Amino acid sequence: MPKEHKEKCEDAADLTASLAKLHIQKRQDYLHWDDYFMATALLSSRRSKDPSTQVGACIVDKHKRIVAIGYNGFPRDCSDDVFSWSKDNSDPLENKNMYVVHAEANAILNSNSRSLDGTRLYTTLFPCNECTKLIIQSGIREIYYISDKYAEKPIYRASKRMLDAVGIVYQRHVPTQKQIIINFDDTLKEESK
Ligand SMILES: Nc1ccn([C@H]2C[C@H](O)[C@@H](COP(=O)(O)O)O2)c(=O)n1
Ligand SMILES: [Zn+2]
Repeated sequence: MPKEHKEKCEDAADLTASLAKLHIQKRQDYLHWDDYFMATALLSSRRSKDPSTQVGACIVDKHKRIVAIGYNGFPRDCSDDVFSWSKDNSDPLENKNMYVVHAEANAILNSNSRSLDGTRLYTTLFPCNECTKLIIQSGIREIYYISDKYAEKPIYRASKRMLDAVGIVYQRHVPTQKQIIINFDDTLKEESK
């Protein structure tokens, strides 16, 4: 190979190597979509005042846009300090299940009458039969959940019977990372960089 041609090849190789160094690759530890949506549901559950079970739900459309979130709580203006969070009181009127709006129902209501046709629900707890009726009627077509701790209860077996009957897909979400730490200080520290 003529000397000048060889030098040009070496220069080209050096240039390619230099350009490669300038090309900044994306970060690899970003939050994947399903973890992102389930983490949003989990974060929402942190708003729940239920001392026993905190549930969060997040509804996502086919363009991966979050259209609504919700958590379990008493209806608007029914004070958490007046209504009881009991679950085994002998007086049924003193039990929370008479009053609590479930997380999935709140998410559907929080969508503010926007069409939920073809959307996906991420919920930290498998939907009960009452929420399943709302899920079906609202047009939600897929469900991701974390816990199904009441699976053997007739209420939850009824949920699965309805979901199977209408072909709504439900599957347990297996997180790709065990935990996500949200530390407000981290963002503050960036400010001082
Ligand atoms: N799919 C569900 C199931 C239950 N909830 C709410 C209702 C209560 O506030 C709580 C369950 O309480 P526990 O019976 O475990 O003491 O979770 C919901 O939002 N969504
Ligand atoms: Zn429910």
